[in-house]
Amino acid sequence: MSDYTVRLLRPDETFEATALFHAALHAPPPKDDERPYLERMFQPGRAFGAFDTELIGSARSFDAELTVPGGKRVPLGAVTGVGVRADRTRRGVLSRIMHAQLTDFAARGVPLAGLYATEGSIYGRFGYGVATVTQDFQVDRRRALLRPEVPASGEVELLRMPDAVERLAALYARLPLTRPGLMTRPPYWWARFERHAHRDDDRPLAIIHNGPGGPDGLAIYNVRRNGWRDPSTLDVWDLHVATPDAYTGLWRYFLSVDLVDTIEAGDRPRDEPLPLLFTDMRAARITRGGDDLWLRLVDVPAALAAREYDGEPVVLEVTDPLLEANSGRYRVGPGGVTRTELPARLRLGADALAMLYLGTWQASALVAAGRIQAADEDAPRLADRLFATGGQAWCGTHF
Ligand SMILES: CC(=O)SCCNC(=O)CCNC(=O)[C@H](O)C(C)(C)COP(=O)(O)OP(=O)(O)OC[C@H]1O[C@@H](n2cnc3c(N)ncnc32)[C@H](O)[C@@H]1OP(=O)(O)O
Repeated sequence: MSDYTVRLLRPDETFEATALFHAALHAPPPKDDERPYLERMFQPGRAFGAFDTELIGSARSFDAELTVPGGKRVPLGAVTGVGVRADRTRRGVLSRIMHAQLTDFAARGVPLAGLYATEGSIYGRFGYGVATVTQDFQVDRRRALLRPEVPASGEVELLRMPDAVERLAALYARLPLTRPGLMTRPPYWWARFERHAHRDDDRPLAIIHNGPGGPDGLAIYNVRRNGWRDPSTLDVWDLHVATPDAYTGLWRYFLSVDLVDTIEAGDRPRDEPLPLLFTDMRAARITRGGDDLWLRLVDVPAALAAREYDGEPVVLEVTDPLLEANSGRYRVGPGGVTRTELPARLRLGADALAMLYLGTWQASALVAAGRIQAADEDAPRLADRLFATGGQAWCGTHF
């Protein structure tokens, strides 16, 4: 099937595009009273649709910024709402939309694109790779006793929804966001959250931690409980802090909420110290690990130059058939990033480069798995050092 066109969506097509996306995810259709939220969720000029007689596929994005190793914030096209109508899949519709979207990012000088993937097998072919990873915790509330030395300072304040959104957004915008992988949350992101908060079935609650210097942490959660005798679960959806005291303060609060048996905190950073807070570390179980943010280097030289490096320079040869201007050899080192004709020590595609970029995966692991080709024995070790960050990258902003 080649008889379809791909173009930018008009503002009056956002509801139809959302309905298509929901149908692709097997989710109930959007409700009519959600239109005002949808209008605020769609950034104008950032949604693509494929049409034959009607809309058959779409993807959108919004403009954000991502922290890269060294602390710079780099423009990020945050891709979401990807769906193709069930009777039009596997005919190249998504491929055409992805091509249009990536070409548009490149033309507008956006160095990075990112997304959260429903399935792990979709986006590698478009040059995206898993750039951050997470873990889920399950806490047995009654067994989780805080150790006596766990700091206790500040106060937790329960906000009223949905009026809380403005305060949450202002607080999030003031967080330092120094960890690689963290991203800004523009109004398009908060509009999506407001829409969730508006739904009767979800009922998220929001809290902030007020420390000695003012608000320094936020969390969003809800409590799931069926019958009045049934066990209930407090689900932590979102938790971002500026200080360790805000972190322990928010956990002190979760542990104090009555009528809760289990606390689940999903998609947390791999280095989160939660079990260390408890007299019995087994009170917090890690139940799952998984991929978090998928990244795509849209402008390879600009993205590589934006982050910091340590150790000796290495020449990488990147192959990128989708954005051919990226293909070539780069000398990457603490002194900068330059195109070069020197022989390559590592050869890789855009997806593997994205996996290296925030330091989540080691070059030597990617070489061992056959995802990067090394010209000599020393190259993987040198690249391990070059891309290492000394910490765990994490995004934690689902979109
Ligand atoms: C960022 C987000 O929004 S994540 C949400 C993603 N959306 C969903 O998961 C909703 C349900 N799925 C869908 O709507 C569609 O199946 C999509 C969007 C994932 C794929 O759309 P399609 O138009 O079928 O993709 P397209 O035909 O361009 O496929 C391109 C290639 O990817 C492969 N592919 C596409 N989807 C998948 C998949 N889910 N699993 C494995 N391979 C896939 C195709 O087989 C094809 O391979 P080929 O080039 O070797 O032939």
